[in-house]
Amino acid sequence: MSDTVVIEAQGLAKQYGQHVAVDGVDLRVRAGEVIGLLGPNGAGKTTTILMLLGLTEPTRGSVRILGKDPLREPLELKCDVGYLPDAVGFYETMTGRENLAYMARLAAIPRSAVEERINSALSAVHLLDVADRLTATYSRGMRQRLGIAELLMRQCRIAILDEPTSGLDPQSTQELLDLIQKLSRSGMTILLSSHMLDVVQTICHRIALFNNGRIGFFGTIEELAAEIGGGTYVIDVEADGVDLSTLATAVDGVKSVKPVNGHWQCEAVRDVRPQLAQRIVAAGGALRNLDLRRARLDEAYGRYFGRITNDST
Ligand SMILES: Nc1ncnc2c1ncn2[C@@H]1O[C@H](COP(=O)(O)OP(=O)(O)OP(=O)(O)O)[C@@H](O)[C@H]1O
Repeated sequence: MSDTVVIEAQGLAKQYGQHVAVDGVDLRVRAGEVIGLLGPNGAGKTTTILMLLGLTEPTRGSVRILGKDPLREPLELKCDVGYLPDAVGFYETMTGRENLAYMARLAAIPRSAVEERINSALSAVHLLDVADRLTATYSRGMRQRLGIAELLMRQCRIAILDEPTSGLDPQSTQELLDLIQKLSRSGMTILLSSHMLDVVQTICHRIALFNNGRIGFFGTIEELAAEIGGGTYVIDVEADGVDLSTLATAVDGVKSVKPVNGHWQCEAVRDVRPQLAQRIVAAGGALRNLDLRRARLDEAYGRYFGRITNDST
């Protein structure tokens, strides 16, 4: 990942009549980052994406993609930025390969390079075998992969993906996630809007939490966990003969302890397993298990939006 900022939005806002859809979004994304755009329905994610793509005009604020204004310099950005909507549209009466060839013409890819680029993109998304079938016969997962093939063929530097895994079965989801990670490793910057928190946790470096048209939080999942008062580390403890609710809170670094499904769940700012084990044994308890894991996005997300709801009531 480099320090070069490739996506920059400042004070971005969009109003539809009296309705404020986006209300002052600031965003700075570095080259090679995978950013998850999250938030409840209607929070403003898609409208923000449309403004970043230059497909809708902001009411206020500015956007720079690779240093250019997408609304005023769309042709300069056409090759560099790819968009994968949740339902990718293809010409059903054309094969996968013909669809890509058509898009290659639109993207003005040099004729001499087209065949090699199409084959290499189809191979990367594992569609070479079915490339000569009509896309009308493709499953949803295959269509999404063909959409990724288009981004690869065009050699986009930035990809914006809107709910790419919605409606996919677990295996197709995994295949698509592997592909997205491959794109990221190849240096592509990716913005991904999704309600699937496990997907976002798996592949995103940072997350932007949208709420009421604004980004309320932008950072890593660990930073989110810390901001909402929890710990970056979660330690699941199984121990008999001790009350961990008092014992564990005395350990330096522990932020909270609660009973969950027959065991104790401790949140801490660092790995405090040795200190916890020591205390349990010293108190005469029988330690059966200590499991360390990173903070989970679904937990942090639930708590973040729970707090917002509580604050507003
Ligand atoms: N063309 C439009 N005309 C009027 N209102 C709109 C238009 N597009 C979006 N909105 C409104 O703007 C708000 C933000 O919508 P947006 O689609 O950006 O949210 P979102 O976060 O992408 O939601 P979802 O998770 O459901 O996709 C919503 O209240 C929506 O109804």
